[in-house]
Amino acid sequence: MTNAGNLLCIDAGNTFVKWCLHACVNVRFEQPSAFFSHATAEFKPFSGSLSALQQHLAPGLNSTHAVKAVLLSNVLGPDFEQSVRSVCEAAGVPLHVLTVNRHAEIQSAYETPATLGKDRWAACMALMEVSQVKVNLLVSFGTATTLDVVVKNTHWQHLGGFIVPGVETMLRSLHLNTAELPKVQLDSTGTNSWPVSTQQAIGRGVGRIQKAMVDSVAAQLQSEHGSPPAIWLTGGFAPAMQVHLPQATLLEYAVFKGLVLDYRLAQKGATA
Ligand SMILES: Nc1ncnc2c1ncn2[C@@H]1O[C@H](COP(=O)(O)OP(=O)(O)O)[C@@H](O)[C@H]1O
Ligand SMILES: CC(C)(COP(=O)(O)O)[C@@H](O)C(=O)NCCC(=O)O
Repeated sequence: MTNAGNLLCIDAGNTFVKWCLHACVNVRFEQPSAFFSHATAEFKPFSGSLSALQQHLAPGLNSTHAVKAVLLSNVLGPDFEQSVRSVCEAAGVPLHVLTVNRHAEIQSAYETPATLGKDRWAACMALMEVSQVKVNLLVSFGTATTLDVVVKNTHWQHLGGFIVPGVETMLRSLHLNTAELPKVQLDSTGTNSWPVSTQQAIGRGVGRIQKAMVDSVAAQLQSEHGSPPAIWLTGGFAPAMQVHLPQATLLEYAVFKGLVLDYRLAQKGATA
């Protein structure tokens, strides 16, 4: 089996479908060699997403990019996965779908592992590759904000995690469910002064509640383990939220990193 060729990695999230090329199959993912993003709304309804995928994705699968495999993290359901599969079949490129608990190196305690969000799992795998510490809190600021606890004992374990409304979801919900509240942007100034306008009240309030959730889980981990966890941030709002969480580290492209690691481990297992 040749190792030449690109991996086309897809992170299908609820607000954006992101994809990129990773040039070296046997090398860990650092930065994408090409990155694309389209609003998820463009692919709706997912049962009819084939033509949109053909339009946006199929050009990346043409022979000039020498794509060896397509790697998929999908939280948009089976119809979307089926459309991706059809595009791959038409291009003659194998599809590798992320599977939770595929590798002994990291296992999730989720009662039904298949129901854990694939993007959450991919990010946990990415964390396993970079973290040097035992207790980790991985926060993804996407459409939802997810907070996952990942610890290292004899092997890596995902102990579980929380799902709460994401930054934009909170901001939009306040606007849509009230008569007079405007649609506001997240306030990323990190100021401690009291909000004295509606814009400030919402923009700072949402940042503060998101930070409070992270602080609350981190405090529980500190009391259980005796030292603070390493906090890792990913997702579209991670750079903006880092202002509120200066002790945290950005884990960029976490889903892509996890996808490539999952694929590499699967290939290693297949050839062992
Ligand atoms: N550069 C950015 N700065 C601030 N917010 C961003 C940025 N990029 C994306 N976002 C916001 O992050 C959210 C999408 O993040 P993403 O992780 O792609 O979510 P999902 O995986 O749920 O589609 C959107 O609400 C978007 O407005
Ligand atoms: C929690 C999520 C909606 C987050 O998705 P995102 O905000 O990244 O689009 C997604 O990971 C998901 O659909 N999870 C399945 C349920 C679970 O993880 O338990």
